[in-house]
This record gives sequence, C-alpha cells and structure tokens, in this order.
Amino acid sequence: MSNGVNGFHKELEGLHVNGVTNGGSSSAESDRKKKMNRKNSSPMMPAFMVSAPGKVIVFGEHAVVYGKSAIAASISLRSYLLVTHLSKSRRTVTMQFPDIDLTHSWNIDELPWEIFNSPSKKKYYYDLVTALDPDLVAAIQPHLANISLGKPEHERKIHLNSAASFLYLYLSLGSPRSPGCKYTLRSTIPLGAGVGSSGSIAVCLAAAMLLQIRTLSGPHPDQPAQEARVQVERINRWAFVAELCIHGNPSGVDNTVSTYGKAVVYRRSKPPTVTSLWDFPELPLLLVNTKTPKSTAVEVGKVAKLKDEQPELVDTILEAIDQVAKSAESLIDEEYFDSEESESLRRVGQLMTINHGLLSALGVSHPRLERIRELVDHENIGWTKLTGAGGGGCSITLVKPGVPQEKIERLERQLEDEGFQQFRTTLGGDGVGVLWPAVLKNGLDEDEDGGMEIDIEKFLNAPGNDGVESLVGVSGGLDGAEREGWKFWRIEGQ
Ligand SMILES: Nc1ncnc2c1ncn2[C@@H]1O[C@H](COP(=O)(O)OP(=O)(O)OP(=O)(O)O)[C@@H](O)[C@H]1O
Ligand SMILES: C[C@@](O)(CCO)CC(=O)[O-]
Repeated sequence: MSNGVNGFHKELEGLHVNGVTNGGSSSAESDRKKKMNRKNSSPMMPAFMVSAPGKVIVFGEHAVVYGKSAIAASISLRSYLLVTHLSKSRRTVTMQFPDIDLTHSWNIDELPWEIFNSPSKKKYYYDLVTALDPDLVAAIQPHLANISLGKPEHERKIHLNSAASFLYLYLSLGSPRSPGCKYTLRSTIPLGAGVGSSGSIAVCLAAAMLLQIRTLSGPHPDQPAQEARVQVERINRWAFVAELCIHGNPSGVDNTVSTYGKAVVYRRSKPPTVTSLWDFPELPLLLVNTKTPKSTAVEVGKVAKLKDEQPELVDTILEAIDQVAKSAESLIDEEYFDSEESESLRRVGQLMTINHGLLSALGVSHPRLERIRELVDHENIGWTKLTGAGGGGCSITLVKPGVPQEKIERLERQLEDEGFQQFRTTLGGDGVGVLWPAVLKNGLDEDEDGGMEIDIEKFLNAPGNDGVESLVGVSGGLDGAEREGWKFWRIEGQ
C-alpha cells in the first residue's frame, strides 16, 4: 500500500525467511527460493493469506458492552482471507466475499482519500481508534450507494455492513498509492449465529491491511512474547474499528478473542483489559445453531432500550452477570477444578444456567433457544445457555459427565428433526495467523516444487467448508495438527 510494491515485498520476504522457513537448506527449499526470486523481477507482490477464528462467549455477553467481565474462547471454525495484488496499471481494489454473494470493485483513484488523509482526520496504524468519525462515515456513503441495488433489504444490509467495514479500514490504513488488490474471503463460520463471524472477518481485514503497510513484525518463532503482543494488539485495535462499522456499539470481546485465540477474560475499560486463560479447561460443550439468524446490533439495541426504560433493574441484572463471570473465572482457577470431574462441571453448569436466566430477563432469548433448553433438560443431559447476542443464533450445552451415549444420540436426532444444526468444534484454538506467501504443502507431488500456490480460482472452487479447510486450513496437518506454513504470534507467558 502506501509503502510501494517492492518495499512491501521485501519486508514480507523477511517475514517469510524469519518465520515460515524452517526446513533448513533442502534442495526443494532452494528450488522454491529460486522460483520466488524469479518472481521478484515482477512488480507484483506475492499473494498471502490471513486467518482468524470465530468464538463462543461462555459467560458475560451483553453485560460486557457495559464494562462488565466476559469469558470467551476461540473455536476451530475460521475465516480465511486471500490477498492478491494486481499489476501496476490496474487501479482497482476488489472485495470478493462469495459466502454472502458479494463482489465489488472500486477505482482506487476515485476513493475519498482527501478527507481520510486530512490532518484533522488522519489516523495512523499506531492510533487507538475507539469511535467512528461521522464525517468519514459520510464520505464513504456515496461509494456504497450502488452496492447490491435491487437485492432484498436484509441481504443488502449484510452486504453494506461488510462493504462499509472493508472500505473504512482500507481508507484508514491504505493510501492513494496503494497497489491494485483483490481481497477474497471464505469463512467456515455461520453468519449471524452468534459465533463471531463478523469479528473474525474484522480481524482478517485488519491483519491483512497492516501487513500490507509493513506495520507488523513477525510472526516468527523466536519473536519475544512481548513484541508479539504489540503486533497482536495492533491488529485487535483496527479489527475493533471494522466491528464498529458492523455492530454500532461492540464491546470488543469478539475481535479480541479472535485475535488472541485460546480463551480470554475481557473487560471494556479504557483501555480494555485482556487476560489470556492459557489453561482454559476442555469443557465438553455442544454447540447448537437455532438457524434463526439475528443481528448483534439489533440485540444490543434491545438491551440498551430496556436499560433506558428500567435503568436500576437492568443495572442490577448486568451486575449479576458480572458476578457470574467473575465466579466462573475464580472457579476454573481453583486448584481442585477438574473439567472431567462431575462436581466441578456441576458448578460451571450452575453458573451457565444462572447466566442464561439473566440474559433471558434482558429479553435476548428466543423460543428456539428455549426449545433447546427444554430438550436438554428433559433428558437431563446438561446445562444450557445462549451464546453471543441471542435473539436466535446459537446455544451452548455443557454435557454432564457419564450421560449414556444413547441419550446424547436421542437428543441429537431430536434436534436434527426439529431443524437445529449441531456443530463439531473445539474450543481454544489459535488466534490470527498468516500464510506468507500463499503456498502450502499438502503432501502432494508439487511439494517437491516448493508447494501448492493458492490462487483465487483454487480458493473459490474449494467445495464447501471441508474444501476450504482441506485446501488452506490452519489445522490441515496430520491428525489435525497445525499445517506447515501458517504462522501465529506467540504471546503465551504474557
Ligand atoms: N462470510 C462472510 N463474508 C462477508 N461478510 C460476513 C461474513 N460473515 C459475516 N459477515 C459480516 O458480519 C455480519 C454478521 O454480523 P452479526 O453480528 O450478525 O453476526 P455474528 O458476528 O455472527 O454474531 P456475534 O457478533 O453475535 O458473534 C454480516 O452482516 C456481514 O456484514
Ligand atoms: C452481545 C455481545 O456482548 C456479544 C456478541 O458476540 C455484543 C458485544 O460484546 O459486542
């Protein structure tokens, strides 16, 4: 972007040498380097990818918007963003978001750079932006006006949300000298289900654009944890800006857990506090999608309205949710807490039940969520709460230890018959990751030639979520291990 094609390429090459290459000087490696060097003579930057996970909020949604604590964990469903650069003469920037059937290009030279770069408005990569600038929001409106005209209103709203966050970030971090570029995104996270689809996209866009302007170092294995944390926080801050465009008043918990990965305790203070829970227990959670889509902005708005009308009551409920999240944090920190032992799980489950009741009192449950609870309770299988914004979306059930398999299977069949969808996902995966260049080794013949280049066509043609995971997935290695090539900022110990 602003730093010119060759500068960017060089920087990322450093990133590659430091971070991605770990196979020594094998002949395959040197062949690949030769190939890459040949490409250096071209003015085009290499394609690269970034990825970030979705999340579940285990405790504290909604209250977290009002400065209370929340506990959230990343999940194994992820978004993947492929960034490809165009030849110098092509002055367009394109977002290609096939999951929502949206592709749109802008002429870079026609975008409102002047106002974004004016001295009173300009924000730099190191700035902490906590609110959108209404003048900048107004300046991008004409550039959104012809997006998806004629589509049904709810579909167009989704498109406009994605386009607005993309453009606001692009104009904030890029420059009129940014090279032509295409951002192609595929996500395995269901949209509007409360499992952080927008947060993970926000993180991917922020990470990609910060990498393009050379403001991130690493990730590489010998990077000190403290330095890695600075990079991760930089991404997180800008991802929050993208979330502001979609949600209106997000707490920042979604983009934070998606950036950091694993599990976090998050509190929206100034600045927000993030405590990573490195030993977050492997809770046996069943994630069920009501398949009733909702909008986080709408659900957050509902709570705000209730708070206006019943300030004292709502404050008491929010305070109680804070107590639940804090009790959960102390509980899992107890020396004798054991996620395989029934008394420990019963106490977590009890807190989940209370948390759900309080959310329900805030008016963000939904008959379909209550139906899941009814089915789980009827079979005495575990403890259920909504997760995320509610109003539809997903629930999580903590499964009691020792429940007979046939009971679980009966519940699963019943859920399926009633049109619910169950997710297989594990909690506590990696946060934001980078694949530079967009080349992967997939155990095929081409590995000898340096690996398989991920181009737009391959990426778009990968069939479904499984196709995306097997083509580019971060855990596509043997037995679900991390796949060689993807790199993550390691902040453990901080
Ligand atoms: N795969 C995707 N491609 C492009 N844009 C997406 C995609 N997934 C989500 N979005 C954007 O994120 C918005 C969804 O945000 P919403 O808050 O409704 O859901 P969520 O992020 O899944 O929920 P929660 O915030 O409760 O976890 C959409 O309107 C769209 O703009
Ligand atoms: C409902 C909410 O608390 C969680 C959405 O995943 C909103 C937010 O924190 O921004």
